[in-house]
Amino acid sequence: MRSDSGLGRVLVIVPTYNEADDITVVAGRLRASVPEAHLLIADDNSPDGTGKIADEMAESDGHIHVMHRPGKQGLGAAYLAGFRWGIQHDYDVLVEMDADGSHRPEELPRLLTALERADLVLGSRWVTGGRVVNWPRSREWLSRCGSAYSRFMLRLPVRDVTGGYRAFRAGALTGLDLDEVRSQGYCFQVDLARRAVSAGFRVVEVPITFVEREHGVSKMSRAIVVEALWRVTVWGLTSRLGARRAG
Ligand SMILES: Nc1nc2c(ncn2[C@@H]2O[C@H](COP(=O)(O)OP(=O)(O)O[C@H]3O[C@H](CO)[C@@H](O)[C@H](O)[C@@H]3O)[C@@H](O)[C@H]2O)c(=O)[nH]1
Repeated sequence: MRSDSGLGRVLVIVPTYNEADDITVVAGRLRASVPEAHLLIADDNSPDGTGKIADEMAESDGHIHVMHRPGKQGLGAAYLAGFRWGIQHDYDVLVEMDADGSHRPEELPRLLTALERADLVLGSRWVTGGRVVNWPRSREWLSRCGSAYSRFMLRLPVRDVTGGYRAFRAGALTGLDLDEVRSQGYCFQVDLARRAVSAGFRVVEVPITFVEREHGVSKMSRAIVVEALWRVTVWGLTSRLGARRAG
């Protein structure tokens, strides 16, 4: 049950909303890549039956677990529920991974190796060696700008602030007050990064290749972009004001 790396028990949390075309393949690739890891699929009652497919996989594989949630509540809420489940079940490492194959399970061993000298490993598209494949130029631009803006506003010493392929030491994550996290969409990733940095986590970035999904659609929406923009702006201005008052 313990990982070969000596890190302890590894749980990979995969949030799903309408990922019926991909979840079986991604779960199979993950099981082949890191056989000792467990997988938690956190499904928001996907209309396309992803939850049922996940149940069928869990019935035949003791390493696969399913969390059924009542409806679409956002990526952040699904991850928070997954983290709590993982911490309750005594996992030592909690991994975030998309269900659509964008985050290649074959790269997870490299993230886990890097975690041996870190509390948080960020799979990074924007460090040397990292890249994106088949992303529309407009989406790459949005993501690069989102990371750059977040880095600047929050003074974060990492390149890929919005990415969602990450490995945490559970012991470090329990030091963050997850009950305070309100971010729902993709800015959840920025929120956790800023909390980790300000809590003094050892953060390491590892280059990854992010491959655009071949099936299904991105759940990125205008509301997700707006939430990220206003939350990052408010966090940035609040911390600058606080620093000015203290100084
Ligand atoms: N349970 C649940 N899962 C969700 C929800 N919204 C999205 N997901 C799941 O979250 C994962 C990522 O969603 P995508 O819609 O595939 O993301 P993307 O557009 O490819 O975005 C990627 O880039 C973002 C910005 O850099 C990243 O923040 C994100 O993690 C991801 O890597 C997928 O597994 C998707 O099913 C939700 O409301 N509920």
